[in-house]
Amino acid sequence: MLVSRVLPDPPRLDALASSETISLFLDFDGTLVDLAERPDAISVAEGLHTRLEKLSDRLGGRLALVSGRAVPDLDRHIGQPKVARAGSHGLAMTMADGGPIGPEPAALAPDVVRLFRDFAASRKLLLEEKPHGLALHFRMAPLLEDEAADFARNLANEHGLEIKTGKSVVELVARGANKGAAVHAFMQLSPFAGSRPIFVGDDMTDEDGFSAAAGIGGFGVLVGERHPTAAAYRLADPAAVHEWLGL
Ligand SMILES: O=P(O)(O)OC[C@H]1O[C@H](O[C@H]2O[C@H](CO)[C@@H](O)[C@H](O)[C@H]2O)[C@H](O)[C@@H](O)[C@@H]1O
Repeated sequence: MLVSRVLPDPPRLDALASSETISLFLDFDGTLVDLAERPDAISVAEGLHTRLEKLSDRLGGRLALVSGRAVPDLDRHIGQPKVARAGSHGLAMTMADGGPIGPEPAALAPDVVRLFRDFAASRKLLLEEKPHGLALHFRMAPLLEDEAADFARNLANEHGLEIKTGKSVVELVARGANKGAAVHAFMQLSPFAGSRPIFVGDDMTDEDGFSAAAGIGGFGVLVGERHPTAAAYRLADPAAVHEWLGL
């Protein structure tokens, strides 16, 4: 359920982890790294790779990154940590050893890619081409938000796809791409099964993760501000997330 109220800080992570068996699901952009003007302009804290691996060890391997980025893109930015990962808004999942979970998702049809490229070029919008999706970024052209969203929505309807709306971005993805579905899938597997899930994220797409975690007896932690939200707790920004996680 989405609620509108002032959210408290989450309980201390070490207190939670010592009193019960928890799993952590962490969004990436806006949660582990500050947002930047462009997808490639993010600045990743030194040693994040190793610190995430140590956190995962402390949790018995029950740590997963759940991002809208594709897994290879995440790996390009943070190395290839021995941490479970879900990319492309949950469509593509790997265990900590890099082994894939489920079949490789399909790429979008070439016709759709071509139409997106043409639209982005005609409006001078940044197009991020991903293995399983297309993201139109309007952070540097905010006046084009509605036009970009309408274009993506119409194309999604015509081609049986769906859109994800995030911070200054609208993305076209296959139906079923959903961070909540990724949480449910991980929670069926060892070492996550039977634990209490906690999902930490900043964006609209993270609401599915918050709801999924809450539905399995856990909770969500919203990074930044949004009302309403399905999260139960809040942290101010990625720096506060790092502090809470003890990274
Ligand atoms: O689920 P996430 O890990 O939060 O990924 C969501 C999208 O993040 C990236 O875009 C966002 O971050 C960019 C860099 O800070 C920023 O320029 C953009 O405005 C944000 O929307 C990424 O580029 C997308 O592919 C992800 O889906």
